[in-house]
Amino acid sequence: MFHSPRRLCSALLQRDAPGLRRLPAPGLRRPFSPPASAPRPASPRLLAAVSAASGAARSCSRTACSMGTGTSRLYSALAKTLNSSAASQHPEYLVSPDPEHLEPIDPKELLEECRAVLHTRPPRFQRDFVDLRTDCPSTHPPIRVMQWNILAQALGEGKDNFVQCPVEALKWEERKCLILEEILAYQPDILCLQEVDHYFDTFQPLLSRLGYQGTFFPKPWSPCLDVEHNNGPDGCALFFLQNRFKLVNSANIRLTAMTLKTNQVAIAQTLECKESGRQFCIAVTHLKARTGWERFRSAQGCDLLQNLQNITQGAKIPLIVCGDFNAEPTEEVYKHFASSSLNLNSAYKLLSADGQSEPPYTTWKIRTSGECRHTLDYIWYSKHALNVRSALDLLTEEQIGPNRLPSFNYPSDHLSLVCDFSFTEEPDGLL
Ligand SMILES: NC(=O)C1=CN([C@@H]2O[C@H](COP(=O)(O)OP(=O)(O)OC[C@H]3O[C@@H](n4cnc5c(N)ncnc54)[C@H](OP(=O)(O)O)[C@@H]3O)[C@@H](O)[C@H]2O)C=CC1
Ligand SMILES: [Mg+2]
Repeated sequence: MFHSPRRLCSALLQRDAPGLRRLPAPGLRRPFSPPASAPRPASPRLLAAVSAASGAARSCSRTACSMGTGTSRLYSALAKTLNSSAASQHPEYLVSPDPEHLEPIDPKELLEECRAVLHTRPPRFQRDFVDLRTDCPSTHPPIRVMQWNILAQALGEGKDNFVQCPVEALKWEERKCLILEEILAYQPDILCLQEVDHYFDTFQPLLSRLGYQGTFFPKPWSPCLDVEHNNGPDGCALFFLQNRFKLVNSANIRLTAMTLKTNQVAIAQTLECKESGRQFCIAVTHLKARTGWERFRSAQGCDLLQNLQNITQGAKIPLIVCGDFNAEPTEEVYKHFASSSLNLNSAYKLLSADGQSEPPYTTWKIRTSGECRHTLDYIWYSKHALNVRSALDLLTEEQIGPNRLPSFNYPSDHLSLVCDFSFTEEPDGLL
């Protein structure tokens, strides 16, 4: 239901490296994208609904606000999430969504709604998919995976010290719509997120109505909890489209380092593709941040690899691991993943001319300590069992701008990474 339009992608622009082709961003995005220099379109009807919603939802009970049409139900859903930070007496991160949240939403309508909220913001950045494997025909649609550290709201406002980012750019009511817009633009089949501190009040209810099944594993001692008016702990979240995959098993993993339990977590799930019947494991993690913690990260990486060895039955099940590893490619933890007996490759290396270099950055921000430009985020995959058919190019330095990230245009200090995978033709080939 949610993945057909992008199949229309066709090669457009030649890329610098021979054999790589730049693809337009997928289906929904193009019709709704303004030209690069144009302001965001405003929709008076939707704008009126959303601005009314912010006030109305504060005084209405869920039942009293319930409305009949698809659009008004959608308005109602967004209004509830817009109001989430006002519900401080009721920590919504502990409350299960009510059944009303399970009514399907048309992704186009939600995208329009988000764009209406964002009408005063500058236009979205254009990013293109780069075609990597045109010589690999596949009978089944690819599996699109998004890796993204979305920036916890409490950390962005209370801890991160993004000195060049205006506080207005971090307003949750709008930043939330930028995050949703990014997800709706690329329509991933699987979403691997870090720094999620609005799971139960925002992402779980909305994404479940878009057809996703979600799992959240908070950090045991989330630094968000130190921030006044926080929305609960941050953690990793994993979502997959229920019409494409069946959940075979799921593990929430608290990572250890030198046998000690740590504050970092991972989620690993084995999924079965409904089209092909093939199984694979998808994992998401967020390793310990900061310099001085390299050995700690390395130990966490070893623990994760050991867990994944067990879950994939010694690499019999193909694997995709997404994460903010908080480690440059020069670090030990990166080397452990690159040389593991799980036979993993890092997908974004394929964007480089020689296929051997990671991108120059996946996060770029300015803190009090100065400019922080690093490659920390990765999508690892079983190189003998999976092909990367295309990958979403990163933002250019010019697009990111002199004040870096986050910004009025982009909601996180980390860029989203998006890849399309297909299985290699021989299911029993060497993993
Ligand atoms: N109450 C208690 O007993 C305990 C409390 N804590 C709390 O948790 C915190 C540490 O938790 P831990 O999980 O180890 O955190 P990390 O060191 O892994 O970092 C937490 C977050 O801070 C961000 N970050 C990275 N560098 C900086 C920076 N220079 N300035 C500001 N933020 C940065 C990271 O973002 P990114 O990944 O994007 O770089 C990350 O999301 C403590 O400071 C404390 O607040 C922890 C343990 C026990
Ligand atoms: Mg962060």
